Amino acid sequence: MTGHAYPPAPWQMHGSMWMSVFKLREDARTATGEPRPAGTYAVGFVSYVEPSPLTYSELLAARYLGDGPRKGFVSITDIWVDSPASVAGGRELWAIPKHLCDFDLESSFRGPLTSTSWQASVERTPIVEASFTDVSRVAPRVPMKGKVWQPGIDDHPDDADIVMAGTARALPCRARWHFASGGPLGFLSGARRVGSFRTKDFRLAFD
Ligand SMILES: CC(=O)CC(=O)O
Repeated sequence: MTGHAYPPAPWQMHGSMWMSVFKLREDARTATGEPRPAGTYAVGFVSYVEPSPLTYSELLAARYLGDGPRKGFVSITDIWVDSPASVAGGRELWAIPKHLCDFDLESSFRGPLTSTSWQASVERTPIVEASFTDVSRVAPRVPMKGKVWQPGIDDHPDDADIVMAGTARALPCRARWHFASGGPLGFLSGARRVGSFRTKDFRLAFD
């Protein structure tokens, strides 16, 4: 157990997400030797803001589970947040293997354009930096849904299913990523980016 209090499920979350989809052609390993199979990975930064029951920043990588028995699901392979309560709730409610890290976020605005840069680091060692340009402020609000499957972990030994459902304003965006070589997401350095989008003002229930 992690010892930090957190809200009960479902979490009614509000915020913004900057995400790119990458194709990893060959099986890889993280810097600590954990396997990361070839496939399609969504990698993104999320800012959860008021009136979410917890507010924090997040970096995650999630692998699409393909056309097998878990068609339509993704599984989060790597995830960091800057909230101990979110680490505890993510791990104990849904087997999401969250760790802590530090974030820097800067945004600027020109007309309909938003430019955003993110950095994430653990104990001052960079994990990744990324920058985005988007016009999602003018996007219409549309339904958004996602399904996540997580294998059990020490804090939640059973496998877990999570459904995210709500609405958001989302449009494709321009993105640039730099994964620190030798860092925990260094295995994505050679992956091919196939698309990016910014999701603004989402309202999502996680259950
Ligand atoms: C339900 C959650 O744990 C949301 C997130 O931080 O990914």
